[in-house]
Amino acid sequence: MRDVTPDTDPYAAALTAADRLRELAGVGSVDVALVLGSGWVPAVDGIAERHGEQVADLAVTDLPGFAPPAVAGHAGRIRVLRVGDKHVMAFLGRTHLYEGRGVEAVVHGVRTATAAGARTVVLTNGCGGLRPTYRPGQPVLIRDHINLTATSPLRGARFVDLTDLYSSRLRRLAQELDPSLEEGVYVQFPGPHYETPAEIGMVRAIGGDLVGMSTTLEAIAAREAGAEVLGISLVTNLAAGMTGEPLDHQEVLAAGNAAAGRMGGLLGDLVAAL
Ligand SMILES: O=P(O)(O)O[C@@H]1C[C@H](O)[C@@H](CO)O1
Ligand SMILES: Nc1nc2[nH]cnc2c(=O)[nH]1
Repeated sequence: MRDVTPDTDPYAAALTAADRLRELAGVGSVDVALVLGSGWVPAVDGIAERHGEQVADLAVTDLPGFAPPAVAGHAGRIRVLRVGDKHVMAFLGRTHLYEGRGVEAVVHGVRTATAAGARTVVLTNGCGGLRPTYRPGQPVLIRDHINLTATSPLRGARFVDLTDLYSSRLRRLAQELDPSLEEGVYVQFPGPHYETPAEIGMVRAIGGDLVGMSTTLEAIAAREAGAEVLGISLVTNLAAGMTGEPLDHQEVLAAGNAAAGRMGGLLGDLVAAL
């Protein structure tokens, strides 16, 4: 039988990975998927400490179709946590489009989690901020996105509606938990290079508030699977050209580490309230 991989049959590959997850984690299903992006991985400990218990801790490569981590700060692990009456499948890192493994590989995690039962998908990322009032370490709820990758995880006549893609219900819930949370429009570039100041001027002109290299394709795949999506960006730096300083991935990770305690509390409160 032809080997089932995200490239050859992404939906079958997700079902196969979901079966393996249930077997290795010893759970019948998961309820929530949580993707932890650059700078967010240290926050995962805060969730278990405050609100739950760890059920399993796997390498992503223990599941079929997943690639090992390729970016600093992305641990390449999956933790299954029990928070209240829910099982949370937390991805400690992700695969990025710029890693060159194809768009199917980018969304394999979200497809696996929804195939394993997740009806809520929380996507986090580290990003550049365009508003001068933004501070590194500030979380911003994603209200909507602009996908500048020129691609989609969907193939064929899958005309999926994307209105209210970032659930207004979940955004209201998050803002009830933390009224200081602002909302913004997230713009995904292909990467891996950062933007030029001129490109940031373009993003401003088209209504973007946040720039990153992930999240939008995962959100589309989650919506196709019928999940409710919440996106939270951590502003790790002001966008290119705004401070005159060069951009650096280590700065991104440092901002995430500094915010890990607060972000763990926010995510824990959020998951407990779902
Ligand atoms: O996984 P995310 O989108 O959080 O990672 C961001 C975007 C790039 O991968 C990296 C650049 O510093 O951080
Ligand atoms: N595209 C992009 N991704 C980021 N991730 C963290 N900071 C940035 C940024 O300034 N631009």
